[in-house]
Amino acid sequence: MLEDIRKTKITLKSMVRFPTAGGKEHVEEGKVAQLHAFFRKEGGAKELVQELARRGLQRLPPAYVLPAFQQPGLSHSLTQSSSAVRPPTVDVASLHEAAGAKGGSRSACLAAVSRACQEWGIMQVVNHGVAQGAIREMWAAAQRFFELPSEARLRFYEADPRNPAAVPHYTTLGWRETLRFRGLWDAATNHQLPAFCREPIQHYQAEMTKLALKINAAMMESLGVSLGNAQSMACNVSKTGVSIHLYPPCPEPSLALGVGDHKDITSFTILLETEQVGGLQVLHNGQWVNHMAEKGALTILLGDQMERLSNGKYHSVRHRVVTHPSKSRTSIATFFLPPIYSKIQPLPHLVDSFHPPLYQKSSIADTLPLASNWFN
Ligand SMILES: O=C(O)CCC(=O)C(=O)O
Ligand SMILES: [Fe+2]
Repeated sequence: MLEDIRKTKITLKSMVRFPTAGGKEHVEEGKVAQLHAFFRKEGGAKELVQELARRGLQRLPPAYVLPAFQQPGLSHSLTQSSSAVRPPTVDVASLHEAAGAKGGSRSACLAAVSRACQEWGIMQVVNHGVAQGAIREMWAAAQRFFELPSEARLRFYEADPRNPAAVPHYTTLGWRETLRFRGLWDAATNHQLPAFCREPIQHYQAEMTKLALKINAAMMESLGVSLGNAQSMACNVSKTGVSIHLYPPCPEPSLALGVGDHKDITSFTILLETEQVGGLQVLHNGQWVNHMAEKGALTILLGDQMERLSNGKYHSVRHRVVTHPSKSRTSIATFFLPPIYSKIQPLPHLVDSFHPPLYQKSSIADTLPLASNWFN
């Protein structure tokens, strides 16, 4: 009997991973064909999203119009006053102290991290210790890239601009352009980027990795893993990739999304974004809540692997990006994952007769082959 209950829970959990229309994935082959054609126009695409936005269109091109059940609607427009409910901010200064340093501020920080991971699955972190120079260089490179002529940008885009790593079942185009870099910096992978982006991204990724190791250790410790073991769980963040998104102004924001509703398959994602524009929304207690990063803050989004390890105590947050009618937004998402063939299961001390395992032992490659191809 208990076995049956456990099995049912596992099935339900794995079935609700992604939103679907009436339990059925929404696939419109016509739109996929449309977007492929769009990217394969002779002589290169003349109509990337940025160019469409510059043309001052009144109506959204059909390839970007979401099915009605996925449209954000007017109430989610960024021009509306935003809700008083906001994702939490956590000061992580104490995480930079020497490992094992005892002190009230570290335990207060771990408690705040734990609360944010349980209640929200998102937090913004301040005093994160990331070198400002690395952030400035990265912004400058991103801006220079998006200012290139469309034919030059297109050389670095993939044929299918939907992000299989993030939104495997979406077929409508997101109102965005994305430059992606898979894996860790090395000579074999740097051709994925224009030359002027290579050093900035290398520095930025190194800084993000230092922070990710500290955040990961804090999350593990807050889940009751002893400090030595928490550090040895660095494999949670051993794989990485970066997406640099540009969301230009959108003629009909209520009909489109920059990125559709999804959860990241990561352990967690660290996001840097244009200040004071907003766009990222998270599902919290059944409501879409706007997130607006404070000046100098970074945002941490919890992903599926942390949810699995914590046996559902921490949750992978559903999120999406809405667009703005007149402002452009850039975001830089750095994804951290375990090796894609590593089998992840709930931490043993979080499983007992009162807390049966809610997740099977499985790897990213087992659960989302499409996404794992991208990161491999
Ligand atoms: O741009 C953002 O704020 C979020 C992007 C995102 O969710 C992703 O790349 O997975
Ligand atoms: Fe995401």
